[in-house]
Amino acid sequence: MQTSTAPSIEVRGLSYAFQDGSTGLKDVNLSLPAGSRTLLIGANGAGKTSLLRLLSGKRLAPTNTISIAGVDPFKDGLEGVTYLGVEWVLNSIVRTDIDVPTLLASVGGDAFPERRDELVDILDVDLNWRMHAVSDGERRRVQLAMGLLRPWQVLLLDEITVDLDLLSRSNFLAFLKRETERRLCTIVYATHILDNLAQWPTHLVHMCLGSVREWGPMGRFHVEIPQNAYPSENSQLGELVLRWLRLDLEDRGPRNHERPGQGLTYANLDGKGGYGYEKNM
Ligand SMILES: Nc1ncnc2c1ncn2[C@@H]1O[C@H](COP(=O)(O)OP(=O)(O)OP(=O)(O)O)[C@@H](O)[C@H]1O
Repeated sequence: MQTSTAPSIEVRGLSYAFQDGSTGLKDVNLSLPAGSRTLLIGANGAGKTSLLRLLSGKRLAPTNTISIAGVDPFKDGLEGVTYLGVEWVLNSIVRTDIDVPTLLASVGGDAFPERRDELVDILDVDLNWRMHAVSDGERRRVQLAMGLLRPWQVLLLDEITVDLDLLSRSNFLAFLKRETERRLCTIVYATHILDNLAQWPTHLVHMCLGSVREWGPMGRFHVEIPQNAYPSENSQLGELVLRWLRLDLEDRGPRNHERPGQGLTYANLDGKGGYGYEKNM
């Protein structure tokens, strides 16, 4: 998939069930414009990874539910779509005694020398590092340089910046923003970390229990900071997300609670750190 315009991402009535029959996604509908930077927000288990994996083709979506740049990526190939998620992060090659230039060359660094040098600079990568002898954050920076090296058109990012220090993360996010401004490309980023993100997204998607609760351009979302909040305690984005997650939790209810009609429940902690079983008559 190579297009002459930045690719939009359209999702229409996308539902997905896991092999065990449980529901992964329920009737997801989205229309993310070309060149947008979308933050995917939701509690643990909300369905963010499931959606990103379907968009990336890692999981097979029902036909005609996903269209990227106007084409069904499952019919016409997924060239230009980069997904950086957990599996990629766990790739063991980046833990072996190997040098950084060799790794960057292995993913096409020599074909894109300017991008390679820019990423090495932005991610503050030392070309003398050997990968078995670097910190987690240093390893992650090399991985990000590798993953972003080829000029993707759609980037699907499943939170993989957790071990970056604040400055590296900020530089990385600024780089991604510049990418969407100077090239034809579109980004969807699932994250729980909202530091330095207030000015970054063009769109928000809020997911809960496999569904999209609300989505749209940033301008649609406005939230008042509570009067008793310390002024710099949370950004407006942080307050919005906190409110969403609290409402989601209220809707979902507590886990392991007593369910009508069930004989046994192990809802109640016995107060001594153990689980007390209770007969429910
Ligand atoms: N292979 C699977 N089979 C059955 N259920 C699964 C499978 N993978 C994930 N799930 C369930 O699907 C739901 C959504 O998972 P998903 O990984 O998409 O959530 P998430 O929003 O990315 O969460 P997190 O923020 O914790 O990464 C969870 O309740 C999870 O337990």
